[in-house]
Amino acid sequence: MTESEIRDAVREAAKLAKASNPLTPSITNTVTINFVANAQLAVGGSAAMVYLPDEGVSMAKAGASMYINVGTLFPIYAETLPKTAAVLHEEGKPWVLDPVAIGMGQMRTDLLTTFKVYKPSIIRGNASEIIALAGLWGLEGGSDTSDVRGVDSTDSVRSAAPAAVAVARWTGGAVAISGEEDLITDGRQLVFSQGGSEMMPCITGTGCSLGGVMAVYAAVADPFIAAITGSAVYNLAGTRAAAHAKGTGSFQTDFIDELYVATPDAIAQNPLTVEEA
Ligand SMILES: Nc1ncnc2c1ncn2[C@@H]1O[C@H](COP(=O)(O)OP(=O)(O)OP(=O)(O)O)[C@@H](O)[C@H]1O
Ligand SMILES: Cc1ncsc1CCO
Ligand SMILES: [Mg+2]
Repeated sequence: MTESEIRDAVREAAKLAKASNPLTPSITNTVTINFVANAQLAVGGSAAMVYLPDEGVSMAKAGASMYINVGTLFPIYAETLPKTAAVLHEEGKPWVLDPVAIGMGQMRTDLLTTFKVYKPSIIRGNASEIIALAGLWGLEGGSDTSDVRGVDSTDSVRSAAPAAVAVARWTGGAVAISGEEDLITDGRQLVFSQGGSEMMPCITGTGCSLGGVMAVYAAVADPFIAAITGSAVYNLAGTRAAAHAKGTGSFQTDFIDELYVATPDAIAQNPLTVEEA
C-alpha cells in the first residue's frame, strides 16, 4: 500500500469504530483492566471483560473481535484461553494477543506455545516480547535469550523487526511493536508510527490498552490497518496529553480525554513512514 492509501484506510477505520460501537470483549490482566476498558470506550468500542471458560467461548462468538492479554494468569486461564482462542480461530474472528512477560513461568509458556496454531490476527508487544515469541514459535529473528525482564523491554524496536516480519508471515496477520516509535508489519511492509511521550512507559497499561484499542479497530478494518490506527491514535493522544499534563497521574486522565476527542482526520495525519520488509 502507498502511504496515502494507508492514511485513507486509517481515517476510515477511526470513523467506522465511532459509528458502529463494535463489541470487543477482553480477557486481560487485573493490573490494567479498567484502563483497557476506558480506552476501548474512548475510541468507540464496547468493552466486556471476562475470565471463565464458557464466558470466553460465548464472547468469542458474540464479539466482533477480541483481546487476549496474559499479564496476570490464574489457574482457570489454562482452560479459558485455549478454548477461547480455538473458537476465535474456527469462527475467523479477528483477535489481538499481548504476550506480556513471555518467559515468566511454565503456564504462560505453555499458553503462548498453544496460540501458535490459532494465529492471532494482531500480536502487540514490546520488542523483547516479540523476539521471545518468535523464539518460542521457532521462527526467524527469534531468540530464547531475549531479555524480557518482567513486563518491560530491553531490546530496541528496530532490532525486533526480523522477528516481527517472521511472526506476521506465520499468522498472515499483523505484528505491532511499541516503543519510542512503533513498528507495525504485515510481513510485507513496515510502518513506523511516531509521536507519543516519555511519560507513556511510566504509566502501567499504555501497552495493554493499546492492544485493546487495536482489537476495536480490528472489528472494522484488516489487522494491518487496525494496528496502524491504534498506534496512530496513541501517538497523537500521547503527544497532546504531554503538552498539558503536570505528571504521570494527570497524564493518564488527559490521555483518555485526547483519545476521546481525536478526529479521524487528525489520526490519519499523525506522522508515519513506510518501508518495504
Ligand atoms: N519513549 C517513548 N516515547 C514516546 N512514546 C512511547 C515511548 N515509549 C512508549 N511509548 C508509547 O507508549 C505506548 C505503549 O508502549 P509501551 O512500549 O510502553 O508498551 P508496554 O511496555 O507493553 O506497556 P505495558 O506493558 O505497561 O502496558 C505506545 O503507544 C508507544 O508508542
Ligand atoms: C505491571 C504488570 N504486571 C503484570 S501485567 C502488568 C501490566 C503491564 O503489562
Ligand atoms: Mg506490555
